[in-house]
Amino acid sequence: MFIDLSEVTQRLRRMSSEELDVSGSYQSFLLDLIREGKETLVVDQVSVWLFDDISDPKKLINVANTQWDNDLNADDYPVLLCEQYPNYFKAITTGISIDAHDAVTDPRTAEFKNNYLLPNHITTMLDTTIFKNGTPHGVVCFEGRGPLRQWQSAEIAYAEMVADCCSRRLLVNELWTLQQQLTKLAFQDALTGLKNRRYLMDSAHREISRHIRASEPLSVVMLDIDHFKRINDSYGHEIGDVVLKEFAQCCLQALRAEDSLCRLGGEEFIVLLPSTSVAGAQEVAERLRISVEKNIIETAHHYIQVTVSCGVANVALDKPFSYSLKQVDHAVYDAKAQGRNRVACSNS
Ligand SMILES: Nc1nc2c(ncn2[C@@H]2O[C@H](COP(=O)(O)OP(=O)(O)OP(=O)(O)O)[C@@H](O)[C@H]2O)c(=O)[nH]1
Repeated sequence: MFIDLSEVTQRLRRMSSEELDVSGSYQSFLLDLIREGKETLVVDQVSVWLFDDISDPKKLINVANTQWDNDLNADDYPVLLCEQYPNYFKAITTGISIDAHDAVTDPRTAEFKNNYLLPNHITTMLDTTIFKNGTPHGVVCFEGRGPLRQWQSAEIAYAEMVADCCSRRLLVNELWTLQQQLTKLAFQDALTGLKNRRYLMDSAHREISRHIRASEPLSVVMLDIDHFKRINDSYGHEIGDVVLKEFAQCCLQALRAEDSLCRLGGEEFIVLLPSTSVAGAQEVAERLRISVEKNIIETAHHYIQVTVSCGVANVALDKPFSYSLKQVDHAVYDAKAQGRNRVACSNS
């Protein structure tokens, strides 16, 4: 059989040079790629398999298959154990393509004879290695039924290019995941897992314009744990950290999902309350204050109770958010001055 591959090879090379759209799933990208591979090489089935652990592979996981009607859940991916097919695994890890024109007798694929090839009438296979950082990471399997097939060098080159496209997509996917994680970390407070100050300033900006458009009030509550220094001084900094984490959880439980709680720094926290008047925000702050007071924090050797002073302010929609932050900070100052464990409202 002779297939002119120059055009498809061109298309694959162009495709491989394009910006990858990572918004779709990795599996759907692979499926598109191998469906095209199946048509191009006129085979009956194409599948992609990845090693579980590139540095110490124990099994191959089938992550995409042209036989599947729908995306499979990762938990349902079929697997091949390396120890059951030692010759095949050895062949893959050399990185050299397996052009098994007669898969039943080829020493690299004969291990599959009884439990896979014969029952599924697979006669011929072409397997090309997927690399990651120069190390074999998986394999793309082209399988045919019917007459045996002598694989042409252009067909092998094409199949290798499909595997290289998988490699590239894998790499881009990892970079993208890493980037997502970094973005998440940049906006997250490492200790409590809450959003941080950077996130607050960013989201306040967006919330202000949204509330201007909707002509709705936006309020802010600042929470400052009372005498927190004493906690550190009495029990140590580590217990202080536990108290901060427990405090954050306690507040989260007392808030609606749309109210975002952020850690401003130290023992200071902020809640932005969308579509909420100052009176509403005062109620929320009072609820938070009571929840914190009632929450007994259990540590290895101590039961710790803390209280919190809260300031409440209406966010001035015509001013930068830093202005409202100052207002609410003054309100907290008032609450502290009046004896702590209370809510004070900004008078502007
Ligand atoms: N454990 C721990 N302590 C922190 C962290 N960030 C800030 N602190 C401590 O929080 C304490 C804040 O103390 P102050 O600003 O004096 O306030 P306070 O003791 O809470 O007193 P009032 O606010 O006046 O009620 C300081 O001792 C800081 O070292 C943190 O991430 N972990």
